[in-house]
Amino acid sequence: MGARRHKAYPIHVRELEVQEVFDVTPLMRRVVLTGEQLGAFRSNGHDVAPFRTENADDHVKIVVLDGDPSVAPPVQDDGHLDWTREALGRARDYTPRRYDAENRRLELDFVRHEGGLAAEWAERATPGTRLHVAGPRGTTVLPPDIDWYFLVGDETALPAIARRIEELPPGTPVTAVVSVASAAEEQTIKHSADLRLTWVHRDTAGPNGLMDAVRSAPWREGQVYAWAAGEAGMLRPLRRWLKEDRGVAPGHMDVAGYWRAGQSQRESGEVLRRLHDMTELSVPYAVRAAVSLDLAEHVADGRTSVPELAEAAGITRGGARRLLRLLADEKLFTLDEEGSVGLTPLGAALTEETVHNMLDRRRGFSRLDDAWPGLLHTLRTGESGFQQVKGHDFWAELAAEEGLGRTFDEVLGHWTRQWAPAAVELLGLRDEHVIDVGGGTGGLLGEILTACPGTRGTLLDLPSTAERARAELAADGLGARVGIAGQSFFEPLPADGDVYLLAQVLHDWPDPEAAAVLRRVAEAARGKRVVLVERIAGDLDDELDVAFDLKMHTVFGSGERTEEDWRRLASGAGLRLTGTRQVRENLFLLELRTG
Ligand SMILES: C[S@@+](CC[C@H](N)C(=O)[O-])C[C@H]1O[C@@H](n2cnc3c(N)ncnc32)[C@H](O)[C@@H]1O
Repeated sequence: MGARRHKAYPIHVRELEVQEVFDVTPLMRRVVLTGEQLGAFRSNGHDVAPFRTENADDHVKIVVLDGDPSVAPPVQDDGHLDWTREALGRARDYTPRRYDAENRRLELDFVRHEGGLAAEWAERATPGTRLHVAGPRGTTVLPPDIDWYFLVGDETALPAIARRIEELPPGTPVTAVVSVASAAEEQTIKHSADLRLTWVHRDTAGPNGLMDAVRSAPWREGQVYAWAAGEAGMLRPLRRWLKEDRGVAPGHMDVAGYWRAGQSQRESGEVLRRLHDMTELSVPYAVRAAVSLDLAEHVADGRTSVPELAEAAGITRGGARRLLRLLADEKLFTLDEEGSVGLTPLGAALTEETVHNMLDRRRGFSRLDDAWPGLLHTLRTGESGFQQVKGHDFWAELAAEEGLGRTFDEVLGHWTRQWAPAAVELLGLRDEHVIDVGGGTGGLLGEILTACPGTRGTLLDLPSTAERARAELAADGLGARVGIAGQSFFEPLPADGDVYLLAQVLHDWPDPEAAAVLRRVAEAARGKRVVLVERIAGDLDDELDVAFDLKMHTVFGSGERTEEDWRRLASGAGLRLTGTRQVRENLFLLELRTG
């Protein structure tokens, strides 16, 4: 069984002129275009082939410039066109209703309505009016095994439906259902097919009129080719019906939303562009690559040619050229015609430390991004997407390269030192032994030991981080008052503490692991104070950084917890939440007690 496929053509633009304008029905205006450029010609140094349209649902882009000299029409290049944004904004898709190559007549049908750029042009068009027409940029090649056609659409699909019916060989079975505004919009189609055509008049048919007509239209014998176009919302139930009720395979079905109710073609183009901008990954990856290669630094150091930059960054010239082209489009770099590279003010920011900390592959924080391909896995299972994608957890990733763990600890330490003084004040410590579980490089413990001279501390973290903490605390002159435990918090913890602290630790773990850590803490603490420093998600999550929350969920399978979640988690580990106090915006001390 074959399937429909797309055949691409080189794209050409032609300047044509209106030969004739008339109304086929009260709401359908036909514009007949003609011109030398429907034949072969040369444009901008390139050969342009004669106009051709091979399939009934081909489309051309008409460019409605209306003689506005400030908007340039697309320029012919070798097989493609160079468009300005403005010209693209004035381009609309139309189906060639009929093309007569011998007489150079290209017919386009316009649905008459107010506010449409092309429709209003068609209202004004008179013989002699000029119009740029681009394309078709390709055509659909139908599968070879079609026994009959099922065609559905509204006025916007009617040119393609009518053309298909007219062009089919005599006797070909066709069932068509066409929705039009009223009986006055029915058109006469000259054909020799075996046609069963139902017109649905929207002024009398009611909201389900089209689908009712579709269901009662004759379904013929053999292999169908189903084609439908028109308003996107109207097509949704039809697509489902064709697929699920009639079992039409995708290769024998083409259902195309030509427009959306309440949206102009321009607006719906903008919606799609916005979605594209939202989802296109090239820029985020390219910026990260540039930062990881110190590209902005190399330019700032005076390397301004692509080969020099490629060599300094240790990448290929082809790669450097492509990367810089994209980043120049994003206005981070400049790239002139001679290939000379410069830095914009925005691009200069790529050299900043905070940018490197977040985006540079050589630094630990950037590796959080590696979890994103695992998002679906996390959503389906609640498990770490990072683990699924990389085969190890985030902490193992950091431990595998010295630079990753060190830079992660530095960034976290910097953040922790910002809130630590406020937390220490709230903790109200005097001469206790504080065990900082998952204490990082000691930002909080160092603050405690400095602010409360009677205290002593134990910092517990994975071995490489614990060693960095030892060096940092010693450098601050606190070495004598601190013990270092390089171990996992899933193992038994030192039992001689008066206060067990866990700052920003449990939000990295899903409930089962977080509960396991808390059980270790409860075992060791036996009645002593347990304090968490964590965020508390509100019922209304607008205070929460929702992107960060989803990222943490994907990296660790965890996520921020509400007060109720914390209470439940604690009680599962034999601990009781006795109070919460705010350290700063969305960071809290949570006091827990055993028993
Ligand atoms: C988000 S950091 C918090 C560090 C510190 N408490 C702070 O607030 O700055 C989490 C810490 O947990 C540590 N960690 C991760 N897995 C661990 C494990 N199995 N045992 C002990 N520590 C672990 C990491 O090395 C890291 O230092």
